[in-house]
Amino acid sequence: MTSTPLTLPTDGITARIRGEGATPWQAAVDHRFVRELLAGTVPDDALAGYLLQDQQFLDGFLRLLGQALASADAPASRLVLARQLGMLADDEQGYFEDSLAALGVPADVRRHPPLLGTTAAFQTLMAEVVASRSYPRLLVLLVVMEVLYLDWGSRTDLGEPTRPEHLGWVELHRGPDFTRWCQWLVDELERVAATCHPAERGELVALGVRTVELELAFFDQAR
Ligand SMILES: Cc1ncc(CN)c(N)n1
Repeated sequence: MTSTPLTLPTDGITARIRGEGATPWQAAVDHRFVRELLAGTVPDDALAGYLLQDQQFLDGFLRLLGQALASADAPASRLVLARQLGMLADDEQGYFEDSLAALGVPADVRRHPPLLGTTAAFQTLMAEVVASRSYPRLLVLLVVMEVLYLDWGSRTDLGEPTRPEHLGWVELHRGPDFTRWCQWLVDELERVAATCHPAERGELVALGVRTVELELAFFDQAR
C-alpha cells in the first residue's frame, strides 16, 4: 500500500522524507476519505467540505509553483513548472467549479467558503516557504504534496468510482502525465538537494515531514 509508481534513489532526500514521515504518510494514503472516495461512497457533504477547503489550498499552491518558477536555476525547469501551472488553472479549476456545482454547494458559499484550521496552517506554511524564495524548500513542499497524492491516486485495491465528482479527483492524481510530473519533481529535488550542506538537507527533511503531517490533518479535517 505504501508503494509508489516512482523511481526514488534509496539514499536520496525524498526517501528520507518518506522514511521519517512514514507513519503520517501511510495514514494519509490509507485515510478513510481516500478509501471512501475510491470506493465511490464518500458522502456528498464530506466531499463538498473537502473541496471547499482544497480550492483555497490551490490558491496557495499556485503561488508556491509560481515562486518555484521564479526561483528555479534553469530555463528548462521554468518551462516544466509553467506547463503545470497552466494545467492547474484549466483542468483542476474546472473540476472544482463543475463538482461544487454538481454537489449542490450554493454560489455564495463557493464564493466565500469558510477557512478551516488546517487549511489556514497550510496557507501559513506555503507563504513562509514562498517568502524564503529557496528553490530546495519550495521543491520539498511540492514533492510531498504531489507524490503523496500520486500514491493514493494510484491505488487499485479500493475500487473505481463512477460519479464524475469522485472519478475526476482521482484522475487528476494518477496516470502517465501526473506520474511524469511527480517523477520530474523528485528528480529536481534530488539534483538540487545534492548541492546543499548536510545541515541544510536535515532542515529540508524536517520541513518535508511537517508537510506530510499537515496532509494527514487535511484529510482528518474532511472526515
Ligand atoms: C491538501 C492538498 N495536498 C495536495 C494536493 C495535490 N495537489 C492537493 N490538491 N491538496
